[in-house]
Amino acid sequence: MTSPAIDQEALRPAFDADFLNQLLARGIQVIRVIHSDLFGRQRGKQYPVKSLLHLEGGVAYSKMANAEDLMGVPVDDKEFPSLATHPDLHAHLDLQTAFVPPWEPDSLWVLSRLSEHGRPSELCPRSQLTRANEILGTTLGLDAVAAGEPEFYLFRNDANGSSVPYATNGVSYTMDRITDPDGAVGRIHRQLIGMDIGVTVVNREFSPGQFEINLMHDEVLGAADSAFLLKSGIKELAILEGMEANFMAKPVTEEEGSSLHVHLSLWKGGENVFATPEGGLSPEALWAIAGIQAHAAAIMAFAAPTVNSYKRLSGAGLSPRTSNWDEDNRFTFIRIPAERGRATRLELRAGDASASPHLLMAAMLHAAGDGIRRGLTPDAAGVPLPRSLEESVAALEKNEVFRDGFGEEFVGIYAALKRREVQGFAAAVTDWEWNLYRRHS
Ligand SMILES: NC(=O)CC[C@H](N)C(=O)O
Repeated sequence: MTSPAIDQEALRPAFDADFLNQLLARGIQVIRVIHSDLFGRQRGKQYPVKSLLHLEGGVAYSKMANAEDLMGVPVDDKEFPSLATHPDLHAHLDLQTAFVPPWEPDSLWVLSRLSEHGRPSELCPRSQLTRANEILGTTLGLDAVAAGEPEFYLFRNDANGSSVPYATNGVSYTMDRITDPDGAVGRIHRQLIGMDIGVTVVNREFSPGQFEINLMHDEVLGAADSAFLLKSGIKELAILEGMEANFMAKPVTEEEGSSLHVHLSLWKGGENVFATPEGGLSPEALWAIAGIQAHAAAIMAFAAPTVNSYKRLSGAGLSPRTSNWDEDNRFTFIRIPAERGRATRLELRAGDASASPHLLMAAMLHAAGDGIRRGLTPDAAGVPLPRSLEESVAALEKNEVFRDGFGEEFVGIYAALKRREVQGFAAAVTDWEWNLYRRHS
């Protein structure tokens, strides 16, 4: 894989002949129209570049495809009248998100938003985040800035065909050949930088084969888009390296889980409202922290969205178990990093790598906004977080702020899909049970 010098800045996207000619001159042959599903996975369609002008009208999908579980099985349409006729969703291309992935230099990737009868669809995570940020804007005059930090494992097949971590040795905060034996992570990082989505540092995390790649902060939709594209870029590049990128919360029993930490600050008129001139935390920062604490259980339905997520939150490692907060403390649910001034921000440490960055950030904005509107007081100790997906989903369904913010249709469909996961796991006989009980019962 080579990384051609692509000047993403030089792209002047528009549905016109000029842009088409620019694309043709660069040798672009196809346009991949992308959206996120409810689980933060990349979905989309690929078109010949010559379709650019026709794409202005949007791309049609069956709505049912965005109401599917992780295996692709849709919700029961009898439970959801809005799905009964299997209507269409339309994806509208956000051309300003267009970029050329360095490992596919003849392809243009463009993010889209899903609408339904001309209105944003509740089943579109990007539209959900836009709506959450708009609510902050209209009710409080605030704008959110965020950054996501996904961790992940790389696995490959050993000589017997079993999936094993890419590295077996090394220590955290390294990028040498012990950590990255074939140089694959170094190559993947270079390609990701070329996506121009604000990729910064890569390093090994606490377990062999586990890495973290960070992103620059950005306005909140850009930040979630980058985290989403980073995850899908890592997955594609890992496949090109003959490996599998794993974004499970807890893929290996004995090793660390993988997080998706989210940093958040709120801004008004170009100023960070979390900061104070004295270098402390503003009332808005404290209210926002309290709002996130108040809605912690429902946030977990997005931060820890799988059955597996709760194994990461077992108390081992630097993952939270209660909705506590503290300054400069990596064991808490909300950490306030030491930087102050314009860099004053909170970090939610509950999210795991399987989270949809868009939905998690939307949930944080609804919760922070509620805390600010009600002037809530944070509680350093917090309360225990849900111990299972079942509890988190029940908390989401009961949460009036989230039902209002995300919409009844979304909450109903999301909860139904997640409950299916809960039921599937409850009925499955695991290796752990087999190993323990076959001899000891
Ligand atoms: N670097 C870190 O903070 C480690 C986070 C840890 N892997 C988690 O899952 O929460």
